[in-house]
Amino acid sequence: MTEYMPIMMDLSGMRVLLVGGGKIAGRKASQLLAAGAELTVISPEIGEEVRALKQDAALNWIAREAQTDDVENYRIVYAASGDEQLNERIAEAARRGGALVNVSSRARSGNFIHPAVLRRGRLIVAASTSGAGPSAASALIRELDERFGNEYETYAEFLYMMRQTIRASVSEPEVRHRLMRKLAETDILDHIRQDTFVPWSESQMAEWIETEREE
Ligand SMILES: C[C@@]1(CC(=O)O)C2=NC(=C\c3[nH]c(c(CCC(=O)O)c3CC(=O)O)Cc3[nH]c(c(CC(=O)O)c3CCC(=O)O)/C=C3\N/C(=C\2)[C@@H](CCC(=O)O)[C@]3(C)CC(=O)O)/[C@H]1CCC(=O)O
Ligand SMILES: NC(=O)c1ccc[n+]([C@@H]2O[C@H](COP(=O)([O-])OP(=O)(O)OC[C@H]3O[C@@H](n4cnc5c(N)ncnc54)[C@H](O)[C@@H]3O)[C@@H](O)[C@H]2O)c1
Repeated sequence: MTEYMPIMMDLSGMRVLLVGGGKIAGRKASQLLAAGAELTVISPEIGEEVRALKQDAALNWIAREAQTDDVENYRIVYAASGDEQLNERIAEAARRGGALVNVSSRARSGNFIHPAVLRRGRLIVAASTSGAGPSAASALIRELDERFGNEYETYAEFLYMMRQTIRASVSEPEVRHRLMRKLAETDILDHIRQDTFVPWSESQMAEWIETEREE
């Protein structure tokens, strides 16, 4: 069994090649553009999903069939055409060139795959079956969708603000760690759920840090 390494990637400004322009390519293109990638799509036709994204300046469509030497100069490649044999050839060329490649038609032909994802602002929950059953991963995420509401977006934003403030105002590593631990134990999430949470002002944040910094 492949032991996949889950990672979170910042794709801003990265050049990415997407082979294929159908439904699956549309799903990938939308996620890639949202993550800031500079995307080149090579496909003789594009479906409505990719067409709708084409106004985005970061998407460049080359209207022709893809070939293996297209992968040169890309370090991230998606083989998502409807031609499975082409996807295999693209994958092999990309791997040979040392690129990261995702293959929509066959998990094992690539060297990375995508999990199903739930997003609440900065909070991201991902689930993968390592290629065993993508629909089961989606079903699990739908269950979590009901369990984790929008309060987590506010909560993650609160944690972000507090962490920035702690990092800027506390220099001792052990005090920072203590504060971050205490931060994870507050009842802020309950307040957000009960709609009684008011975002903290800078002086409230400073006051909390001052009172909680000692053991
Ligand atoms: C989770 C999700 C994320 C995403 O795509 O972003 C995702 N597939 C989703 C949905 C989905 N995929 C398929 C169906 C139809 C029902 C079915 O066949 O089960 C549905 C349902 C639907 O579309 O609703 C069919 C399918 N998928 C793959 C193959 C080929 C193979 O099995 O090798 C085939 C057969 C193709 C065929 O034979 O025609 C391969 C992959 N699909 C993966 C991810 C990766 C493994 C992740 C994992 O195992 O956890 C991997 C390896 C490649 C990759 O990285 O893309 C996304 C949920 C989106 C969401 O949550 O909304
Ligand atoms: N990863 C997943 O979640 C998932 C889900 C369903 C299907 N699939 C697989 O993903 C692949 C794509 O599925 P889809 O639903 O997007 O298919 P689709 O039929 O909607 O799109 C196929 C696209 O490939 C393009 N194409 C065909 N020949 C090409 C070539 N020589 N060069 C470049 N582009 C070419 C077509 O123009 C079209 O845009 C299929 O192999 C399918 O088995 C994956």
